[in-house]
Amino acid sequence: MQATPPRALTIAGSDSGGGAGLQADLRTFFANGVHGMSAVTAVTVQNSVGVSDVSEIPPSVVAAQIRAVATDIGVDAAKTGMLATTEIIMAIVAACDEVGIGTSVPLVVDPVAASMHGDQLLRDEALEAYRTELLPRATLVTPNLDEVRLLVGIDVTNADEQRQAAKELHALGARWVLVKGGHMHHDPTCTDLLYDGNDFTELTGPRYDTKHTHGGGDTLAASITASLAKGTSVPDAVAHGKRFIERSVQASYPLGAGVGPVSPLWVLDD
Ligand SMILES: Nc1ncnc2c1ncn2[C@@H]1O[C@H](COP(=O)(O)OP(=O)(O)O)[C@@H](O)[C@H]1O
Ligand SMILES: Cc1ncc(COP(=O)(O)OP(=O)(O)O)c(N)n1
Repeated sequence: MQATPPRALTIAGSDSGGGAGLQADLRTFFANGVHGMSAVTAVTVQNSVGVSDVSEIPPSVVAAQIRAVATDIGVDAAKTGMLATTEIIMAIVAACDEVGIGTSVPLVVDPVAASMHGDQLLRDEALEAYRTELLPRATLVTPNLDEVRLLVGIDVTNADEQRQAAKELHALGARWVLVKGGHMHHDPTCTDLLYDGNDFTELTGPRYDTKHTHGGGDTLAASITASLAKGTSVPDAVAHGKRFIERSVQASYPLGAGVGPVSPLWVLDD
């Protein structure tokens, strides 16, 4: 019999195409040697060209999934992805408070607002619940530049604005902030900026020439969450996540008529 591996929970939506959402999170947990669990928030009808429908899960059922796994199996770290509505966010916050997620258990908040094709995955009014309820409970928040604009109203186009955005997100209560630079398309590098309220750390890597980056944000946040589940510090977990997503972008593949997913399958060759 094997020892029980570290346990990580994703609270996220389902992507029927398998590229992003909880499907990306669970395979990233597995690739990192962590037992993955899921609390499903919404089912998206999604493929490589976009999202054509969304069905939200009742908030009480989302909360019950969190309680069920936390009270029996246990959770060493958790992440959130697509949360869809204010009501679902409030139910998640209540359940997480009950079981210590966001206090004794690290919580990574990936504030998913839209798919890469522009399909809305979060109702507009739910942004306020992110600001007032989720960010104050976040060990780490990992917005892309569109999510930064929605949360703090800053249009990031350069490194100075990326720093200003990190400061404003930290002021909302997140203990650590990672402002991702993947959408700064004019930049030949991809630089993500980590901030803890005192120090900035730039995580810089090459920008690979591929359109197949579906699920990139999920894979980055899930690999960070997996490291936190193993007891790694936030800066080391983020450094691991950056290496992990770089390899996963390099290993991305075409799928369907549109945008293919990043892939953690490279771990099988290592
Ligand atoms: N073409 C690329 N080459 C290398 N890394 C990338 C590329 N595009 C995005 N990344 C990295 O993938 C992660 C997710 O980036 P980003 O695109 O900003 O967020 P999201 O997927 O949430 O929209 C970040 O670590 C970013 O630096
Ligand atoms: C169900 C679901 N959740 C999240 C996303 C967004 O995934 P992400 O990795 O943040 O970004 P893109 O791949 O859309 O750029 C999604 N599409 N579906």
